[in-house]
Amino acid sequence: MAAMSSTSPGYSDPLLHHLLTAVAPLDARAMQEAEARQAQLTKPAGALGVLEETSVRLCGIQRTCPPRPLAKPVVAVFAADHGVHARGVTPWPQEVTASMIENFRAGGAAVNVLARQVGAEVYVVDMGVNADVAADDRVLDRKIRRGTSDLAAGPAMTRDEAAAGVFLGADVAQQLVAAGHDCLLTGDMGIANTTASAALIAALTGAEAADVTGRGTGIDDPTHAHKISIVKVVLERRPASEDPLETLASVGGFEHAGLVGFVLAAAAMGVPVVLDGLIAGAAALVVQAIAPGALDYCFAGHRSAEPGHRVALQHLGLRPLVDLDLRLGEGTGATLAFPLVEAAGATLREMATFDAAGVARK
Ligand SMILES: Cc1cc2ncn([C@H]3O[C@H](COP(=O)(O)O)[C@@H](O)[C@H]3O)c2cc1C
Ligand SMILES: O=C(O)c1cccnc1
Repeated sequence: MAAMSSTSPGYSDPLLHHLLTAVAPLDARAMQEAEARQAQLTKPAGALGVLEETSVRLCGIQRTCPPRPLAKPVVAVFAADHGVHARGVTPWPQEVTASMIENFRAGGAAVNVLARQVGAEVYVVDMGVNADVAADDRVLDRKIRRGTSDLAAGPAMTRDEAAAGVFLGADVAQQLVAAGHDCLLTGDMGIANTTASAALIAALTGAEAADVTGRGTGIDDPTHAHKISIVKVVLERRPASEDPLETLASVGGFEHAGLVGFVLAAAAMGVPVVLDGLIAGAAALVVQAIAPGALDYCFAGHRSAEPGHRVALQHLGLRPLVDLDLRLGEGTGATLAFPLVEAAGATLREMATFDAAGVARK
């Protein structure tokens, strides 16, 4: 990936506008063909359940039936730190964000192991880690600032920073697709980011703080109660806004901003996305608010054990492919689910039809 630039391009509103308007509706003809083909395959109608809808949508995304194999998946782990960490919403020190990046680099994190299982590459994108992170061909420097401001006290970032994050995330997607990746999997790393995710989910769905604030990496009852009270404070101090980018800036994180752009750009390029858990779900709600059609390009990899993720998925109207009580992030759920998306496409490509196999219909 020597071609991937290590410098940050500038941001301008027309570019973001272009990104939003570039998302095309799914190809209806390819989807009709896929539905017709599913009906001819040697199985009772509907018997492959969610795989059938997945295969049809894959055709709509790729604008062809049957869909091409997803041969080069990639996980992008968007990493950043959070000013709200200082409020004691997580027991883990902030340094863990940076040290986990070294773990990703060395290939020792859960997402690295799962990615090797499914043949996916892993990239880390430093969107705003509060430490010096060495860039290399797998760890990309897109740092906006060393951690957001404390979202309980005021906006986490400026609107320009949020927009820059969206554009940087879009740029990463563009470069990965230019390098031949044909399915983008979302990942995240950022100590305290389940608090920002809960705030974003509440702000964008109208849910109560208590219904979207979970235990993150694992916190005791008093810390959980405190975390809920912090999310309440965030929601009370946040001025009501119709502008999703303003909401993102106010209560989100740099990794959320990057993920928003990543998903939007993938949709604009006609490339499928497999979403991970809570953090991706929060980012996807921002995507839904600014370009709802982009969600058609997204598969919900899994449903996390975090209560906020359930709320987010419901609001997004996405059905998770797996539900294994994961609560880790990093892209682990998306990576585990990726083979199911590919398997769905393979049924359309490889299954025999009743006519070809000489199987009698009912
Ligand atoms: C060792 C370790 C590895 C992780 N990998 C992902 N996360 C996950 O947990 C963090 C968010 O949880 P909270 O909001 O409770 O701090 C994020 O970094 C997320 O990616 C991890 C967390 C830890 C501690
Ligand atoms: O479910 C998730 O996505 C999650 C849960 C805890 C910590 N980080 C991510």
